[in-house]
Amino acid sequence: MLTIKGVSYHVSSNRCLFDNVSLKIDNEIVGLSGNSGIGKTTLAKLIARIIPLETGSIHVEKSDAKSNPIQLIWQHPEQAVNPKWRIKRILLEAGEIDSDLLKKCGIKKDWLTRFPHQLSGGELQRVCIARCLISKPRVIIADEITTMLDGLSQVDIWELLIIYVKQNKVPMLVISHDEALLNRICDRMINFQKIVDLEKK
Ligand SMILES: Nc1ncnc2c1ncn2[C@@H]1O[C@H](COP(=O)(O)OP(=O)(O)OP(=O)(O)O)[C@@H](O)[C@H]1O
Repeated sequence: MLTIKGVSYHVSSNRCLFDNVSLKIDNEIVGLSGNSGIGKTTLAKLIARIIPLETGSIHVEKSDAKSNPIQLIWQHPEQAVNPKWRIKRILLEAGEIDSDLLKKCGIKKDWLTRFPHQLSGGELQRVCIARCLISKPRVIIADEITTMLDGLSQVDIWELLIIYVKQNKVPMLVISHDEALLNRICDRMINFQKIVDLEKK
């Protein structure tokens, strides 16, 4: 379970993006929707500790200290990898490479010796998704992760992530503007707009 309590974020001294947000995500797939600019990605980065918490707390149940319990996969894979590392090293940093998993992610063997700039955006995103699963996360946050993949690849990737989270009882937060996708894969939806508006009242 992921528990978020009383989290706020200011983008400047006089602009509060959101205030006192609290959420509980059980072992379920939760969709997070809301207008562009409302703060969904910022919340994702706070949860993944990419930006430091100002207030409140974020707790993951059953996490051990060996790996980062919270993995954020986001919409810009080229910003999520070291451009000077070959794909094999990028994957090895997360854990042991499982060739069956790579196959399921649609990763070809010859990509392993390439640098990130030698893959397309969609190919690199598959690498980021494989890296996330290799690290055996206790929470997954997926922020617009399949927008750069074709329809068939999207189905494969979501199937893989859903199998992982259901088998391992891992909460997954899915951020997307694609309502059809959210309705198809999520157990429950959270409208971030409503939460932000409620706290501002
Ligand atoms: N460090 C920062 N300094 C100034 N403004 C920031 C900073 N980080 C985020 N913002 C602003 O905060 C707002 C929320 O950004 P965020 O990316 O979280 O929105 P979002 O809901 O994910 O939007 P989208 O759906 O378009 O991806 C935006 O207006 C953005 O410009």
